[in-house]
Amino acid sequence: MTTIAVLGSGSWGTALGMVLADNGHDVRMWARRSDQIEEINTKKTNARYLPDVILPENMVGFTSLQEAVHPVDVVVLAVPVKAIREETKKLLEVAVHPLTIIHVSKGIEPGTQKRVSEMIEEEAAGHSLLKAVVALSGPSHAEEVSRRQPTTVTVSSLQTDASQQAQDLFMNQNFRVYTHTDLVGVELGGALKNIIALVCGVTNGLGYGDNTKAAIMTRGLAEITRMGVKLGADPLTFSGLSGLGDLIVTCTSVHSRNFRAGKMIGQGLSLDEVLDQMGMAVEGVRTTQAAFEMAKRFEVEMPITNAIYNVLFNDVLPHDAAGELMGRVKKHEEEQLGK
Ligand SMILES: NC(=O)C1=CN([C@@H]2O[C@H](COP(=O)(O)OP(=O)(O)OC[C@H]3O[C@@H](n4cnc5c(N)ncnc54)[C@H](O)[C@@H]3O)[C@@H](O)[C@H]2O)C=CC1
Ligand SMILES: O=C(CO)COP(=O)(O)O
Repeated sequence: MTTIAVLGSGSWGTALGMVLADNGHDVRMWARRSDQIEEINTKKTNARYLPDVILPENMVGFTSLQEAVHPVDVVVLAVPVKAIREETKKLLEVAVHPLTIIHVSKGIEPGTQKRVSEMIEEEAAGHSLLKAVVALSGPSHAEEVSRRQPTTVTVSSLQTDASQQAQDLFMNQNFRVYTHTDLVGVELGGALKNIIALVCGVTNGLGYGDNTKAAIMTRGLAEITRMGVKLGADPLTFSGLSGLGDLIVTCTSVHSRNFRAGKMIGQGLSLDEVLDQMGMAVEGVRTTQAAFEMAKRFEVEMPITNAIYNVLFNDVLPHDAAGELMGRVKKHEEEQLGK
């Protein structure tokens, strides 16, 4: 039995806390909002994020980050990507033991184009209390994990023993965990598929059907792979759980925030209206900005990413963006990996 702190008590932090608690670990949940912590402790619910779910007794909430983290050497970091740097900094200020941070966030930072593990490493530079960073990714909506439905994920780290530790902590009958050595590929797959899910949502909102969705998913995977290979990832990683697996679930599930946000955009709502209505992390929006920058910087062709970038940030109408994509110059399909 291990004591583990989970920072961020939104949908994903709560569902993963439940997996750890089911495995007999003592789980210390932390959130910024004290009313949420009170609800976790008194009612054993987190109704805003996971309605109808009862939390295990060994999941306890803390309003003080210091208190939550004091006894632990493993932390699950489950906040939106925009909060990663700030929370890593705060965490390392109060840490007592050398920490393994298991991050579960999917995105890339605009401006720096850093992956989440790179952001954590940067914030911890010169700090002796960061032992290892692990990324946990894969096709896994919190709503289904919290109902203990069979789910598979991948963990990856530059330190193999840390990914094995994460595998051991999370693995159970309903939650199967694989290890993977390609940290770059695992993080990029999880981040970039959110862009493609947004686009699938947009096509749905426009009234297009399954042909269009299959086209976007397949050609989306091609551009994800192209960028991944440019950045040193193994192309095969993108056929695995954190690549194709997560792409499928995010582009086809009713639970996907990115898909739902995209659908509203396709129906004509503005980005601000959509983000207001969602009230939850829609990581694909900032990651579209980051990927657009990366495509320019590394001279990688990412036409679907460019199209959604123009819809989100340059007022191009979704219907017109679709027309531009379809009207591009003729190609060989084998060109997909830049051959
Ligand atoms: N919900 C899901 O099924 C899955 C989510 N993820 C990833 O997990 C990450 C978190 O997503 P969700 O839990 O879904 O989001 P959410 O919107 O359900 O919850 C986010 C939580 O982070 C907190 N938060 C926001 N800004 C913060 C800050 N500056 N400092 C501290 N806490 C802050 C919020 O109060 C909330 O408790 C995202 O990167 C997402 O892509 C990954 C796999 C599955
Ligand atoms: O990454 C996810 C499922 O694996 C969650 O996707 P959404 O953020 O689109 O809900």
